[in-house]
This record gives sequence, structure tokens and C-alpha cells, in this order.
Amino acid sequence: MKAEPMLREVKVEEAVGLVLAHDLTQIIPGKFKGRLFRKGHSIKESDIPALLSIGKEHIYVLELAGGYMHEDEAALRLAHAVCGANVQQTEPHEGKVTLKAAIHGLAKIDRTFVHAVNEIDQLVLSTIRSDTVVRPGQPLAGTRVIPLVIGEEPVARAEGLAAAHKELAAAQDKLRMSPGAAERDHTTAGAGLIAVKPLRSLRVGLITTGSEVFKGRIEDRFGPIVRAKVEALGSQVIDQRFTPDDMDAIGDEIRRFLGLGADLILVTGGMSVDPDDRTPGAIRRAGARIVSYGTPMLPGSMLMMAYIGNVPVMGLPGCVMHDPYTSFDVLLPRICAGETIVREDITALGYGGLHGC
Ligand SMILES: Nc1nc2c(c(=O)[nH]1)N[C@H]1C(S)=C(S)[C@@H](COP(=O)(O)OP(=O)(O)OC[C@H]3O[C@@H](n4cnc5c(N)ncnc54)[C@H](O)[C@@H]3O)O[C@H]1N2
Ligand code: MOO
Repeated sequence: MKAEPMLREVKVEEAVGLVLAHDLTQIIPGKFKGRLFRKGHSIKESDIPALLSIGKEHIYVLELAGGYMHEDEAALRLAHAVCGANVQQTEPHEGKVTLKAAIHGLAKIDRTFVHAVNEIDQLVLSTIRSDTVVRPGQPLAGTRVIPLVIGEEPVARAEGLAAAHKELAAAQDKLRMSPGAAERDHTTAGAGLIAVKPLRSLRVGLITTGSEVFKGRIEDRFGPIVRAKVEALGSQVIDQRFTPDDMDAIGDEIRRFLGLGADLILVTGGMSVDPDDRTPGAIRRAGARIVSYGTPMLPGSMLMMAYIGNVPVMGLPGCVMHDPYTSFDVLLPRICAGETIVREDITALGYGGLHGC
């Protein structure tokens, strides 16, 4: 039978020379909240007044038996198992380790895996949502262990799950690289379960349609907004061209940007149902493969996602000008991270996709 860990309670005055089993926190309201003594601290005579001042007349000293570990060690092992590319770990604190982004990029977190870990009793893995744009230092996940000491078994199970996931991701990677396989690169494949993908710097061609803008009846408001969104992700708009509501003119500009080697082409306005809305037709006629015209996210429902060869072409509806968070803001970072958007990515936006309108 496995020996239980020994948690022994001793009076503070009798604890000199013994080792503290857990962190002790001091709270002075409005002034300080933090660790007074760290787990593993060897208690000295001079510590006794401080311990009594935070209300500790008794403390636990820990004698760990085989097969059991302290919360900090377990949280570290869990963090280590899930930590992927471009992610840093903090020191454990009160049984918690935080994983933080090491770079500006796109967080990739496997949702099924997170569920599986949290099915294991006594372990906690709490994360942000996958596909969020993160800055260096931004928290991605926290691992925590609920009891102060935990058996080996749940921790080893989580490690086993992580290893199995990595193997699966590697196998998927191989499949993807085989001839004829669709290029997707949506998993954290090879990068770990919680990872940050770097953003590539794209050369973006911007085409602004609308006779009212072309003829100078109103001032362009799309340009500055799209430019700011593109630059915030480390890419650049190489040029902005203006066209009237005319399919041939829009098509000419698309071809011009393809000729210039643009990595992404954005066409603004003319995306809905008026007779003057020519953008979807122009993108089609330019030879694009349409992934979707219509995106189940509000705002941003009239967005078109298409490709000409490997170059993504997006038709951006009017709301991108007014709303800070639309389907464009979801898809753009993923394109910058090198992902190819497929139909399934678009349909997945509907659940939880109601943000306004
Ligand atoms: N009957 C329907 N009407 C609308 C629908 C629909 O499904 N059925 N969808 C609505 C949604 S959602 C959106 S979003 C817009 C889509 O707008 P468009 O992309 O077609 O935008 P435009 O009609 O070209 O322009 C709308 C508005 O914004 C002004 N505009 C356009 N470009 C610029 C620019 N570069 N700078 C400044 N202002 C610009 C334009 O003059 C119009 O006033 O459609 C809804 N309607
Ligand atoms: O497409 Mo509108 O694009 O939902 O506001």
C-alpha cells in the first residue's frame, strides 16, 4: 500500500528547525498581499513573532512519503507538459504556474486537450481562448493543483495525455506534408499544446471601391482603419487604390496587386445587395476560389473569404469601418500567422459570433 504523506501540525514555538509545508501569505489590507514565508523555509527562532502576527499559532510541516509531491512540483510538471513554442513559465506560487507569451503572436490552444486535463480530479488548467492575439508577457494559461500534496497518478495521467497529443499532432503534420494533402496548419502541431505562432509581415494590397469615394463626394474612412489594423499585426499596406463601382476596374486592381506580389489583397465596400455592390462579383471574376461569401458573425456577416492561387483575397463590408471587432479582426491575425482559412473555420465563427448589430 502506498504510504500517505505526513502532514504534521506543530506549535509555532516548537517549529524551530522544521521545514514549512506550504507558503504562508500575509495580508495587510490596502498595503500588502504576498508571501511571508515560502514552502520549504526552515523556521528560525526569529521568525516566531512574524508567524504569530499573521495569526499562526500552529503550522504544518510536511513529511512527504513516496508517490506524493508538493503542489508546486505538480503544477510545474503540468506546466512543463503543456508548454509549447514561444511560451515562458513563471516560478510556481501557491501551487500555481502561469504560462506567458514570449512573443507577439497568435495563441494556439487545443480545446479538447484542455477539457481532457480538467476531467482529471485535483488538477486545473485554465486558459485564454485559442486564436487570440497576444503580446509578450500576456498570460495564456495557469496550471494549479487543488490539494497541498497530490499523488503521482493524476499528474502522470496529464503528462500521458500531453504526450499522446504531441504524437497525434506530429502524425497530422506528416499527413499534411504528404503530396496532395490540403495545407492547413491550424493545430499547434509540433509546437506544443499551448503555443504562440509568430505573425509574418505581409505586404497587403488595399482596393477601396465606391463611386462616392472615387469621385470625391465623401472622404475615404476605410483606408486609415484598415491600415491601422494591418500595422498593429506587424504587416504593411503597400498601396491603396481607388475604383468606382465597376467590376472591370476592381478586377484590374486585383491583378495589379497580384503582379506586385502582394501577400494579401483587401477590397473594401460594395459587399451587400445593392445593384452597385460589385465587389463579390469582381473577386469571383478575377478567378478566385471562394471559401465563403457570408460569414456567421455579426458584425461582419457580409465578408467574403477567397483565394487566388495561394493569395488570400477578402471583401470587407462597411461595418469593418465602424466596428472595432468584426469577422475581419478574427480572420486577419490567422492569415498573418500563416493559416489557410477553410470553410470549416468560417462556419465555426457562428457559435459565440454575435458581438453586435
Ligand atoms: N438589404 C440588405 N442591406 C444590407 C445588408 C443586407 O444583408 N441586406 N447588409 C448590411 C450589412 S451587414 C453591411 S456591413 C452593409 C455592407 O455594406 P457594403 O460593404 O456594401 O458597403 P457600401 O454599401 O459600399 O457602403 C456602406 C456605407 O459606407 C460608406 N462607405 C463605403 N466605403 C467607404 C469609404 N471608403 N469611406 C467612407 N465611407 C464609405 C458608403 O458610402 C455607405 O454609406 O450593408 C448592409 N445593408
Ligand atoms: O456585414 Mo455587416 O458586415 O454584418 O455589419
